[in-house]
Amino acid sequence: MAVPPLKASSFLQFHAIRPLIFSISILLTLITILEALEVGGNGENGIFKEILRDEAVFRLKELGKVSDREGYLERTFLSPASLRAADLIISWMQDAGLRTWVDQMGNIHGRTEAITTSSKALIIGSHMDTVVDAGMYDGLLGIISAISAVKALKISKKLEKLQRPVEVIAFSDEEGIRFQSTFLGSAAIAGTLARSILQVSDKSGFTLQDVLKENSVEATEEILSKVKYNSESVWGYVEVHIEQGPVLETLDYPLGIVKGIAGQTRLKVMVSGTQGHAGTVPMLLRQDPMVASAELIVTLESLCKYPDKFLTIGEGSGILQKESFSGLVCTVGELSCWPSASNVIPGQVNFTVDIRAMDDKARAAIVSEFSKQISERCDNRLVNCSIEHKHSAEATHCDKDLTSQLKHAADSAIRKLSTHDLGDMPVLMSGAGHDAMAMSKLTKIGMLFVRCRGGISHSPDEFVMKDDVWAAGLALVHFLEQHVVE
Ligand SMILES: NC(=O)NC(NC(N)=O)C(=O)[O-]
Ligand SMILES: [Mn+2]
Ligand SMILES: [Mn+2]
Repeated sequence: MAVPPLKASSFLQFHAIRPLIFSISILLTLITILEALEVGGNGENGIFKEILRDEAVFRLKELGKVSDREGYLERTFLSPASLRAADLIISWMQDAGLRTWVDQMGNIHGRTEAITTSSKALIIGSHMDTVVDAGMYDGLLGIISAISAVKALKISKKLEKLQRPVEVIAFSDEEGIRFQSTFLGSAAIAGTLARSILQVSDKSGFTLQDVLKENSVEATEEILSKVKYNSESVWGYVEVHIEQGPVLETLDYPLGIVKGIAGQTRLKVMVSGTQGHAGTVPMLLRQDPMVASAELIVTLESLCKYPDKFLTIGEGSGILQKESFSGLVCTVGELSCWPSASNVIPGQVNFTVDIRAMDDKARAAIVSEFSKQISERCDNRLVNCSIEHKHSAEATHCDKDLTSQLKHAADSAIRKLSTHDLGDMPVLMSGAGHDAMAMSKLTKIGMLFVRCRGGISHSPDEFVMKDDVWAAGLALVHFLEQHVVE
């Protein structure tokens, strides 16, 4: 449809108010320049409020709306929403002056080179996938803060003075929701993916190879090996992540240093019995997998609450000490049954098990004891039980030197933004897993935690105050500036 030409009257009106329009546009330009100066902050006000806080929060909210589901946030490995989110992340990486590409495992890379090409790269990243009914900060805060920090360096003309390449990576799958085999993206880069991973299938029966093929990646072991980075080309890995716990809020501190990450085991327990009529099979003749599963789940809870009731714990060589079980947590997050009808004794019940501990030997002892309990209790109930080991990651310790550099940067960021002395920065262990666990197989790692309200995570109630988003971004700016040659 042709656009009707301006009518004479409105054209004249336009001319009458033209001086006003001109002065408004001058004023707006001035404001933008002043904001850019404020944002650029080359002087003492190098705090980049508009970029590290306002724009970062805006982008987090934007990504928080990109979901595969109506009404709640879910964005799993290479799903349609993940592809839409990738477009946004790529555009923001390019806005920050980064060269971007997507690798064969769906990881998004944004890289800027150094003044000396031979240097080893500093990688900063986190994951772009989410759990089901997720919060908008888990994973994404680490990606957005990294991009914003690079943008701040670009504005302050320091990006071209880096002594080492800096690469931001948005990993495609950390939560492992789709294939129950977490760290798909970061493990591919670290080169630790199991060969069999391509044949793992999701709930719809699609294998990882099918899903990659659907995204025009002919995934073979040989092609996946191209995703792997050479450890000689990487200086270190840093990840900013929400704490997902209450410690920083309790201590009223915006940031915290991560000392290490708990090891984790994921199992799938399959219980099969005799399917039957709810009204006619006498209780004593039932081989009911639902009740067997209930008993196993309650047993798992007792084992993880009171391990000393099941295991020999205490003094003496070869005996696990009580403190080895610190941070021990066990969760059954998924349960499915067949045929799932109210008047049918199920024939099959499957449930997931997530076991974590700071000490790998303690975790192994719990896994072994639970396997024993499963075998005994299923025999007693005349049901068949089997266990599939889906995932295991060792407890991981952060590199001391990298961590102290990261702490120094975070301390200086907090001093810039806080009106009073907050005291020493808290040092925490992480019960949650992170891509840093996978990346620790490739290079040294450091992690920075950000306070989140109530310690809530894996929930739509997950929340980070915008000034804490700001502090996280500024900490990364100060950390990157440690790698700038003045
Ligand atoms: N930061 C996380 O939420 N990570 C989650 N994902 C893995 N892989 O651990 C988890 O369950 O802890
Ligand atoms: Mn998570
Ligand atoms: Mn996470």
